Amino acid sequence: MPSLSKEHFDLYSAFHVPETHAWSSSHLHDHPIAGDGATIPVIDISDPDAASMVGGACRSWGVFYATSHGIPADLLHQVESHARRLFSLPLHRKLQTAPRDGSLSGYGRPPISAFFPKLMWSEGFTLAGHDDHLAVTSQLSPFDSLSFCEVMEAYRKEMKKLAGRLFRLLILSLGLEEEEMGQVGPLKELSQAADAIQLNSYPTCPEPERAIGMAAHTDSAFLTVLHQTDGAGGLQVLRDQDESGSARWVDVLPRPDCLVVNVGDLLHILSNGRFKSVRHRAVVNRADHRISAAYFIGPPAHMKVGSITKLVDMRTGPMYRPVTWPEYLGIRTRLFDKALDSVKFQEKELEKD
Ligand SMILES: O=C(O)CCC(=O)C(=O)O
Ligand SMILES: [Fe+2]
Repeated sequence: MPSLSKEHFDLYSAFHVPETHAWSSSHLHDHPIAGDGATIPVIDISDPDAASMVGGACRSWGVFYATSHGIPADLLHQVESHARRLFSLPLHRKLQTAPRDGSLSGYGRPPISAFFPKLMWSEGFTLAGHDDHLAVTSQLSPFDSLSFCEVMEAYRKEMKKLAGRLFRLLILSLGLEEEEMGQVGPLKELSQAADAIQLNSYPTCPEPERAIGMAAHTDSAFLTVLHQTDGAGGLQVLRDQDESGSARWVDVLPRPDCLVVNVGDLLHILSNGRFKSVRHRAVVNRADHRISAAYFIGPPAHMKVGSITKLVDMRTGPMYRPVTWPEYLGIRTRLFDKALDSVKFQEKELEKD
């Protein structure tokens, strides 16, 4: 069994934030938090104009709230309560499911932890693609792993359907015909797309101004669809400088019947930079134990993702070099938030006529 060092400090019984989890104020307050002015688009994805609204939101914000998403409310509640049940187990039992032998699935810190000197005020449980989730969770026995896995699998299936609807809207918003979707390699066979569920638990924090639930990052996949529990919220996205002001963190508070959809790095590449991979983070609070369930969808492992030909200016060529998802994750392991820039071709001079 992994040892319970101070590295595995139990967040649920903390009366203070230890040095291992205390972040510098310059890191936490790198940008101000936006006032009421900024509003993340809320889009009814069954609206006849949904494609242009979704496209507009992904260009301008890289994130939006989706309503009429079709995921049954009861399933969302079940995901939430199964996640709470899992995270409420004693730490030493959860650690028994830490990923090993090349599997990505199991309990642990947020995958981005390796890039930061301080630890985050959260814990996660990953259910990656086709790993054997039952084998992983049955190590938690007598935890009811069968019903946990059944609920998560039902969630994955519903989310994949939703991702298909979202891709269709995105493709149409780019001015491509529906029949042309077939030419957009990675989206052709959505059934073969790789996906993962990431359950995140953010326990209440005695000194939230010194801690961070999840540090700023972009997601690597095409799209992330996030369900968050009601309450104080915690997700924030970075809004770049615009006509309303300088760069700022904008709260993405829970809204009834809404899921949060955000663009990841590979969709940024696929759209030749039209859709914006958005930086985001999660802050913590004193009152609410927040749970979120992120669904990531990306291309099958062998598939190179490059910019859609129709979106490329033939004079300058594509903005990014094609990469597979595993290649890109390898680059992120070395370069983290410089990864997207590192696969960008240098700006080419436009040929003078
Ligand atoms: O919990 C959240 O609001 C954010 C989670 C997140 O960014 C992630 O899992 O990549
Ligand atoms: Fe994320």
